[in-house]
Amino acid sequence: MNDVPPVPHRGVHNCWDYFNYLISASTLKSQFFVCILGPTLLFERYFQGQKSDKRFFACSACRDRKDCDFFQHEDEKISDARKQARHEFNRSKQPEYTHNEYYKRYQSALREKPSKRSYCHHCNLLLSPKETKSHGNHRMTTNISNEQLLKPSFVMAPLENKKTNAQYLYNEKTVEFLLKTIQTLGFDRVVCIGTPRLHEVIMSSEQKKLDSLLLDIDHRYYQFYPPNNYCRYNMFNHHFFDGDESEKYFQDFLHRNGGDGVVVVTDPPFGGLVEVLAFTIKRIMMLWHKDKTDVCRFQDLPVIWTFPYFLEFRIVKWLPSFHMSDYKVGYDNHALFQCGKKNKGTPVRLFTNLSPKTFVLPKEDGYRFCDVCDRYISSENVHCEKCNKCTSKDGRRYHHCELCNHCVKPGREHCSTCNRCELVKHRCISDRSSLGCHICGDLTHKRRECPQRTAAKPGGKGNRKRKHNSLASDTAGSSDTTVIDESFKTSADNVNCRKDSIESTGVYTTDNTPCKHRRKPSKSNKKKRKFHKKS
Ligand SMILES: C[S@@+](CC[C@H](N)C(=O)[O-])C[C@H]1O[C@@H](n2cnc3c(N)ncnc32)[C@H](O)[C@@H]1O
Ligand SMILES: [Zn+2]
Ligand SMILES: [Zn+2]
Ligand SMILES: [Zn+2]
Ligand SMILES: [Zn+2]
Ligand SMILES: [Zn+2]
Repeated sequence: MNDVPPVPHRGVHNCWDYFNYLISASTLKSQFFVCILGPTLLFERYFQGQKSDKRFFACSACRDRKDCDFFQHEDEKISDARKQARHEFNRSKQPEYTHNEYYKRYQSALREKPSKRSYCHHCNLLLSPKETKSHGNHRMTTNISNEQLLKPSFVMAPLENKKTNAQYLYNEKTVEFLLKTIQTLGFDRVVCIGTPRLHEVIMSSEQKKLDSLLLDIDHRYYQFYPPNNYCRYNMFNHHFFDGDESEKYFQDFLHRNGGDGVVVVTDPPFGGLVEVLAFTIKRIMMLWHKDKTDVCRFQDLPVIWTFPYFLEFRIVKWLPSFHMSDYKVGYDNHALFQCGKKNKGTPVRLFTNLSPKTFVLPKEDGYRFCDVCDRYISSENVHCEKCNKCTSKDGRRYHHCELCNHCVKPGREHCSTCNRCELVKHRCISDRSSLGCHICGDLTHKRRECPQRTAAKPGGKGNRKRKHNSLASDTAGSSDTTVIDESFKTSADNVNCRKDSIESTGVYTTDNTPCKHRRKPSKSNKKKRKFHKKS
């Protein structure tokens, strides 16, 4: 890990619009900033576009303080006793057994008849016949077939904690599509980051055409795969829970055959910060580039990243060699992420640096090739002569508006008051005074960003008053702008991303695509807003 450039200092805008982050190299260096999920990240709150005075460390992966409540101001002095207590606490929260001990359970289960095999959902354990009795009241799956043992995602209940772990599993069609693409493009192995279902299909295939290494935070997989096929891993901080030994399996896998033939397929939780995930992907790309073979020198590590279409702007901003494919990713256990329903269908797409021309989408599902765009597109997508591209993003047919001079979503019509296309039933800008600032009436900002508001300045009384648990509950001080540190761009250059496409801006405003991750206001915030309305 030493030769990987440190995580740069950078502020990133977060899509929940309530706080901003800054990631620090020091987080990876000091064991005292480690929580149960590895090194923490250094966060920074922004207020009216300016940094506030206090930066703090918090968990890289948990967005709910119930799951991990690590909190420490950057400059806080920690006593030795507290450091020790924290260390012990972190240890106590790790899985009960070692990877080898867990994996022995699988080997024993294989030797038993299916009728003697069971899995306890309460303890998350494969059980031997002797152990079963002591789990009497626990929810169990019994009579586990060989096929189920090979496909653990059909035995274990998916983790559905939306804030931390949301385990949405690809449906069969999507897995088949990914496999076909991987094989057609001639890859011989896959690094599956957070894609256990793809991994299990590869691992259980009789033809053994592909090899796979799963990197996932869910420790339950210890039982089903040996250390050379599964590493417990946190992709928000590139942390291998089982240290160097485990990381070596990953490195060997990545560099096998001089780096030739490997592809990364990832499907991180959608609540994850794009910037942090993009940084991890760049990091892995850089590791791969260290192989000085021709394969690694003249191209990038191929990656397929599953994420919602409305985050395209931010993904492509950080990974400019990536494009969004029209392929609609389907899931088994998410009602909204199904294809072909009456609603808009799944919003989840694949982002990849594989050439759009070679990323062939299945004809039988209506996808076709657009000669002008030089890529495969969905059946609803039509080429707009005026925009000179296939413009649909959300899987519906867009239409061109002459006045806006670009294509717009269906159901929108041009409104001369708003001077842009809007839903037919919308509130025109002139009726929207309540949407602007309650203090000065300006529509371009909210009360909290009003220059005339003096009560809470960065580092001022209003800010200091906030308790530290405001990490997850305070929207009042956040702004929409973010400073991107130069060092991130430097690391981007290192991974061979085209220099011309790397953003030169130091400050950016977020995309205006609707954010699906906005939190419900907490009770205290609701109260605050009521109070503001009255005043
Ligand atoms: C949205 S699911 C994707 C599952 C995938 N569609 C499949 O069917 O194989 C997210 C996956 O990432 C894993 N995960 C969640 N947080 C993670 C983290 N911080 N680092 C690595 N993996 C994580 C979850 O355990 C889960 O397997
Ligand atoms: Zn049990
Ligand atoms: Zn086109
Ligand atoms: Zn158009
Ligand atoms: Zn218009
Ligand atoms: Zn209007």
